[in-house]
Amino acid sequence: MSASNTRERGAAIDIQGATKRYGNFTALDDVSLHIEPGEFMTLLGPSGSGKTTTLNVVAGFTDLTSGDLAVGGKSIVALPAHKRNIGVVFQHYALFPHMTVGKNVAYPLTLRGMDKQARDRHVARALDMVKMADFAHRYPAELSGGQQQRVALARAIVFDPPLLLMDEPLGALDKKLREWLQLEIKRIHRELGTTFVYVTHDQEEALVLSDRIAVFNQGRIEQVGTGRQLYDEPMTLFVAKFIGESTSLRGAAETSGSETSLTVAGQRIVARGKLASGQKPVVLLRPEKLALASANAPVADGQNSLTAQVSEAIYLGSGSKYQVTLRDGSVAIVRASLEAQPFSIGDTVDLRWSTVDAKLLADDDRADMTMT
Ligand SMILES: Nc1ncnc2c1ncn2[C@@H]1O[C@H](COP(=O)(O)OP(=O)(O)OP(=O)(O)O)[C@@H](O)[C@H]1O
Repeated sequence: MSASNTRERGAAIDIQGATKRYGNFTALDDVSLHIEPGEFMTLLGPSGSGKTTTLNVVAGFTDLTSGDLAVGGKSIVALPAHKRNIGVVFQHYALFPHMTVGKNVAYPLTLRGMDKQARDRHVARALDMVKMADFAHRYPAELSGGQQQRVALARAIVFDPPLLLMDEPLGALDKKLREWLQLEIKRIHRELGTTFVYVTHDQEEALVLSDRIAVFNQGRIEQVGTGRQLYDEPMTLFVAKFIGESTSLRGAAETSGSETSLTVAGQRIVARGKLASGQKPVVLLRPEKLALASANAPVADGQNSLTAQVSEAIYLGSGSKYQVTLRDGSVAIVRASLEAQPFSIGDTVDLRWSTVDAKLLADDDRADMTMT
């Protein structure tokens, strides 16, 4: 765990065509994912989308129906969990209640037959890493939830695994503690250089922690990318709605050349690009790309404008957030900077944006699942 040889400590992971069936139900459907050595990869998705199944497959707790899994370039599908040398942390701490913190953390080393002197050194280092060195003689019941989770983390890293798997490790903790521990986990990842695979359904947590995020939906990976890529360049409406806030506009569509125009509430808007035939278009807009203008103010070239009424106005200190309702009853979310002209509930306004800032996507019923 010395700071000197960090990055090379992490193992690359290759999941190839992983499928897991329970009877006729397919929990994982041909999932492939490459994770770089030392990368922080988050598996993000709604409940039941296959994140935990993927993690359990890597850990060796669940067998694949078909597909392959390699860690550090070697297939490990045939290896039982206890021979995989992978650290695992779950949402529920699973510390041994009858052992002190020190004994809990030493346990994986005892299993590996390490002598007492080396064991003590490793335990001290792991407890130091999670800032729990002063608690070695306490029992789990004498610790808070956050402290227990830090001990669980120490126990998972004490044997220097090349890969650490975490399944919603902060899920049972309150928001403040969760946010603080997210930063701690980030620091520990940086200091260890181990490959981390982290499961969460919380998109903010995924953005804070990850080098890259794999977005799961119904047993498949919908898109893999950095938080910025998923936010700016979502490939599907599901991904667009799962990461960050957005407004979706729908209407009768017409394509001409490289542009698609939509009639929304009787007014025409334009988006770049076109979709395959048979796909219904949605125009997706992020709140910071939208602006409000006084009704009927002149519209610049390359701008779109829709009449709307302010239905909510929230002052956020750093700016304002508006909800506006269009004539067809649909709703848009706008984030305005401090300098922007303030509007009040009930004002009739124009909702404005640049054509280049709109994203044209195929409509997708499954995207509604993100709201549950
Ligand atoms: N042993 C099992 N037998 C039958 N179905 C299972 C089994 N384990 C998981 N499943 C199903 O597989 C699907 C994927 O489950 P998984 O636990 O991977 O989802 P998840 O994305 O981790 O969700 P959550 O955030 O709720 O844990 C779910 O529909 C689940 O009910």
